[in-house]
Amino acid sequence: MTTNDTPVHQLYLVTDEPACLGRDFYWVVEEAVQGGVTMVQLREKHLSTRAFIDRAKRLKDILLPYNVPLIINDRVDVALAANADGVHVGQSDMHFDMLNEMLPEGKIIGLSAESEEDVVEAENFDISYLAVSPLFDTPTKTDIKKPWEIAGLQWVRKNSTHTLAAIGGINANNIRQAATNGAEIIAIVSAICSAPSPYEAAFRLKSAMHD
Ligand SMILES: Cc1ncc(COP(=O)(O)OP(=O)(O)O)c(N)n1
Ligand SMILES: Cc1nc(C(=O)O)sc1CCOP(=O)(O)O
Ligand SMILES: [Mg+2]
Repeated sequence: MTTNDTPVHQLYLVTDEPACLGRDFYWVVEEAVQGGVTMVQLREKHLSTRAFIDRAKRLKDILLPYNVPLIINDRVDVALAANADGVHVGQSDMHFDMLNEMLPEGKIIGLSAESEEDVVEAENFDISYLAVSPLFDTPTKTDIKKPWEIAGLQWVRKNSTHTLAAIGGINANNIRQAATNGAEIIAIVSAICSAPSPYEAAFRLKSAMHD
């Protein structure tokens, strides 16, 4: 929080190599960080464990000088091996209690909430953020539940004490709506990874978020 209690919004890049359209993966991420991304999640669904760890270590080295945390999607073993800053889990992944036992103190833990029941249950967990999943419909991830939309985000804000992240279908036209209705963290794949200039895209998204 700033001194006048205005939330400081985070711009969270969730990576997806195919969405980078054949361009160098590390170049895309570093451009995005230089443009204003403040958190990065490495989301790899098809890499071998060894390749996932190698990619996480290389990304960690790139992000370190920028002081940007690296969060690993799904895999606590990869996060530990690469000394990443945290893990994001969904409702079918490792349970919070187990993850919390396995991760050293101080690591970031993100959890997805797909339903009102998930939001209520998450009040029992000492997580770093709760992801409103998905905020809007998106072609980037097809195994999603019904979008929360803005009214749903407002409901989550009223019923959760956690820092909220919004993900799904967010772009420069709707980011401000997400940011002013309860999401302190805005998570994005395609509007950054697939943009002609990831630098410009991140810069515009960050400006639009704060306008
Ligand atoms: C910030 C953020 N929010 C939600 C998700 C989705 O997690 P999950 O439901 O486990 O789905 P997969 O990403 O594992 O396909 C996320 N990764 N990041
Ligand atoms: C990785 C992911 N998780 C989601 C969820 O709803 O949990 S939606 C999503 C993809 C978001 O991509 P884009 O910014 O291109 O819409
Ligand atoms: Mg998952």
